[in-house]
Amino acid sequence: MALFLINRYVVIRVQLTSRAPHGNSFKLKVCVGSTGNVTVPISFRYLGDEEESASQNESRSKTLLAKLQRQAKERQLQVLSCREETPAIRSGGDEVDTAQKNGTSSRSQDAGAKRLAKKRKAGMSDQPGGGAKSTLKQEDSAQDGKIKIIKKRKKDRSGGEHKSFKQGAETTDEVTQAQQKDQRVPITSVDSIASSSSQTAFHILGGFENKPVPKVLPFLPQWLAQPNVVQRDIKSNLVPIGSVQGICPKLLKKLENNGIQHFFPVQAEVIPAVLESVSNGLLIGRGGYRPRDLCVSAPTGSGKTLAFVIPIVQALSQRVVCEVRALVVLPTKELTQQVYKVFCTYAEGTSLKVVMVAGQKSFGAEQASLSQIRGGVSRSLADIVVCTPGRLVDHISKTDGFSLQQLRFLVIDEADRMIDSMHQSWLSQVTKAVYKNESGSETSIFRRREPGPITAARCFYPGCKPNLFSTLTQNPEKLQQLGLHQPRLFSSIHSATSTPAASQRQEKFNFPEGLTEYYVPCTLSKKPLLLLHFLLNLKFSPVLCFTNSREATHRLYLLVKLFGGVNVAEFSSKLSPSERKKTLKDFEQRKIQLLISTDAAARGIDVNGVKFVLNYDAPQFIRTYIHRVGRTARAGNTGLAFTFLLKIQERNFLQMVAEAGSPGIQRQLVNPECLKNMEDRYQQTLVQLASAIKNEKIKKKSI
Ligand SMILES: Nc1ncnc2c1ncn2[C@@H]1O[C@H](COP(=O)(O)OP(=O)(O)OP(=O)(O)O)[C@@H](O)[C@H]1O
Repeated sequence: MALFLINRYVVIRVQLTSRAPHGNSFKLKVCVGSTGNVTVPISFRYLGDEEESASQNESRSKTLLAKLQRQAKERQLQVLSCREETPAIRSGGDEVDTAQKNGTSSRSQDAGAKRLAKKRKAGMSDQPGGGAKSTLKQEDSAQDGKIKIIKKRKKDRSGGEHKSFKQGAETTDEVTQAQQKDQRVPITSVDSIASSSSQTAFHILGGFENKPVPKVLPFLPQWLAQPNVVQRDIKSNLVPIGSVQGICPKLLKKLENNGIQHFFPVQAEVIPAVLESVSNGLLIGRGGYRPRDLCVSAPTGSGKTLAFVIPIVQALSQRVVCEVRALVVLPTKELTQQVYKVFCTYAEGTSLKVVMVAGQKSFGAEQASLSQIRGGVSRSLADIVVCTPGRLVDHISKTDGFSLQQLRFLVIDEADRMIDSMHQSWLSQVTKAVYKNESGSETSIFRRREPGPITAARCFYPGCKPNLFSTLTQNPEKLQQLGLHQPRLFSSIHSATSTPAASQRQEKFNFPEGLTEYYVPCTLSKKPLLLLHFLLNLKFSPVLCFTNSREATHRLYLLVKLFGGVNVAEFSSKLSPSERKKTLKDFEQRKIQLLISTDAAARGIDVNGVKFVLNYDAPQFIRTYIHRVGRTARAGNTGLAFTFLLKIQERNFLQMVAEAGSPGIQRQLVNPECLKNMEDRYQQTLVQLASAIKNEKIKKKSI
């Protein structure tokens, strides 16, 4: 008697060989494939009296055998169904791989095998009673055939060549059909993925349509897009000083004494805006709210200094106790000196004390001018402090009695440049010093609190400082760094910046109304001759000439000096502060016809009556250009700016200037014939220059 257990890969034939002596156990010969035969003793439970008849014994063994067969089938089906559920878990993984490679699913194989098992079962049940034996025999031979097929497949695989299951199963119709039926179709389209996902209730990601994404255009915040307009044309928009409300008669008198009958447009706009927040003695904005910060962006030389000096002096002139109430921060010593002078002029005759801290004096001397300690109590000696950021930070940390807790006005002049030096974090140090509270003052109602986000409970800020900024930039990203509070912008650039398209372009700048710009195409070797031509042949005077470095400034200064015929001076950081001061004074008094300078003199320096600005070296940045040319055409006057351009520089420079909003730069050609009369002298001068520079170097080395 034989029993075949067919699992997918191994066929085991079991033969009942002998019965155990006690009648309750059998020995089974288990044939693995066609070669390995193992004899296994099988024990059964007690089946009854041993004295049974032989026929009874035989029928019992048949029953047992049938039972075994049934169990084996059930087991087989169970195994098959398990495989169907977990196709990844298989024995003989290499075959699975092969099957998958051929697009045949394990399910199809299992299904085929299932059908085979079913058929076999059906065949068995078709045979009534003793027919089981013959059926088993038939199946035996059929299974032998299949064993051969499977063995063949195994052999193929062991040979290294992975033949497909399909190929191997071609001889078996059922298996082939099952494969064809269950063969997986590779999913190629998104639709098929989606449909399969809907069937399986899984969400397949992807499959989105490619829609064009609308471009997001940058837009300016309201306060930048719609500023308070400041007219650029100074001369036709003058406002009589008496018509601006809030300025005391004493101050008006002083203005008149200084030759000021009219306010310039920027002053007429800004002064009332600042005075509005100080009109009731306290620094409170409209409706009792915290005053807004003010930003001023007006052309160079349009009178921005007076726009903050007048209201500050006016607001503080009635103060009783001397405390630092106004802080004006500027980028350079020269500018600090200039603004300090203006404050002194208008604070004269009041009890206000103006102090400058910019490194002009020793640190100790500056400390002494800021505060005084009497009887162990420190006392402020300054109401208005005009300073550079570096020196300011030093005094905040090192000077006893230098307190900013009573600060009312913070002015940042040339704010765009000051933003560039923000890495020094001077502004945060100022803010810290302003909101610093002495021990014991925590409960005081007069304690100054750092303004946080505005809420219904915190919308009133008595005593908060309004900040004033003078700036060339209207770049929101830059201004953002200043942490402005509900800013209000006064600007001469209005219509152009309000559109998103405009904001996409390069930043726009204010150009003075009376300025005329020219560029002069030239070669490197002809530049000095051109300069001399302007001075000697065209008689330009006074000329402020800019180079890009200290060395270039000095060389050019030596060359012009050696050539002769021109009163020339140089201005750079090489000079001591006192030398610089004297040079500027001489230039202002027309003792100097040509002042050759680095960009040290480019920013904010207000030299009266500069008629010509000459960019001997083209500036690399538009901001530098604006500042340089802004040294002429100031206070509503006219002025000319010339830029020497090499062929290679022309295109980029002209584009840069046009994009910055220049009203137009004109080409100015110089006839080479005009330079001829100077050429011989120029060649001799070059030789002299070489030896002069050599001598200077030797002198330096000896020092
Ligand atoms: N109302 C006025 N009437 C006559 N002159 C004035 C008036 N206001 C200012 N000025 C003069 O105009 C010149 C330029 O002023 P100021 O230096 O304040 O300009 P600015 O806008 O600060 O220039 P920059 O941006 O270059 O620093 C100064 O010489 C100043 O004395």
